[in-house]
Amino acid sequence: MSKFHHLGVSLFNCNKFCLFPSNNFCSSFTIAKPPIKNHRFQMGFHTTPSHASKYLFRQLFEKDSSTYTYLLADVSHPQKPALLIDPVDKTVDRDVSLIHELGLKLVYAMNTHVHADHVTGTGLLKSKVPGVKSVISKASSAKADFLVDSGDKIFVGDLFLEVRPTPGHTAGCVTYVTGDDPNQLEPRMAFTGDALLIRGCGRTDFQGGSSAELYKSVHSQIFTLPEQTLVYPAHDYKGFVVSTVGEEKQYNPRLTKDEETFKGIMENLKLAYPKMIDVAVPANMVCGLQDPVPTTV
Ligand SMILES: N[C@@H](CCC(=O)N[C@@H](CSS)C(=O)NCC(=O)O)C(=O)O
Repeated sequence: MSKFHHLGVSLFNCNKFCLFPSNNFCSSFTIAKPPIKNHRFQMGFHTTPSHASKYLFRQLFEKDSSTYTYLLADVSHPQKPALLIDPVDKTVDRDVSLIHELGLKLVYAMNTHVHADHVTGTGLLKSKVPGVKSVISKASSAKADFLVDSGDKIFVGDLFLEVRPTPGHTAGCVTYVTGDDPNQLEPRMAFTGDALLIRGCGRTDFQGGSSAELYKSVHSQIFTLPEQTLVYPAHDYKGFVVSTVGEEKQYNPRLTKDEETFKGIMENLKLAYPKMIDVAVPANMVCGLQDPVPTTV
């Protein structure tokens, strides 16, 4: 672990880098409640994970690029800090309204990678919601407020995501995985970007893609997670919403194969180039818009 990102942790108490040097929110970070057995609520989850009443989760969809955006928040924290994973520019107003209606404070707009098929909503979010910080991997070579690396943890309140490098679709792809501490969600959730799709995976024919790397990434960084870990990809083209590590290890038609067969499959996908690639990649290298003029919601 090289860095921690804590919402509301005083700089006096945190010698790692922190976003909000503030006052009295340390207890929400330092006091870890034990798991609440047999105490489960449905609250925007597809399953009923433990701590579902403490944390909020929503899966959102952008239909033109078939992109999933994920909203996570610690609603037990006084400020209800929240993050968005893979927001899309076209659906930023929807996302901002939802965040507003739920009384959340958006802290991070994160990307799993530099997308080729749509423009990220990160820059627009920074312009519409004061204080929002963009996050992407250092390996992406993109510009953002925070560049994360393997093992980093991104906190909103008590909730945290670990960064796992999963290159192969692009050189800078990461998977964000909820923590495995007792006060985290159980089962864990893996936001796999385009590394692992449900019964599929990201293409490897541009942006530093490599089928050998992708095979290694998925097997070493995702398939080693507990089998019940929920898999939430950045896209779905078949109508799926969620899978599990166990399911993908058993049924993924590409990644269950040996490496040589996998490489052959990836070489023969014959997919058309994403329509927006020439616009999207340069825009996403600066997370949509790096230094917008702040406005209020
Ligand atoms: N038709 C879409 C692009 C579809 C596509 O290529 N999707 C990518 C992820 S977004 S770069 C992919 O990896 N697909 C894998 C697959 O097996 O479908 C467009 O024109 O934007």
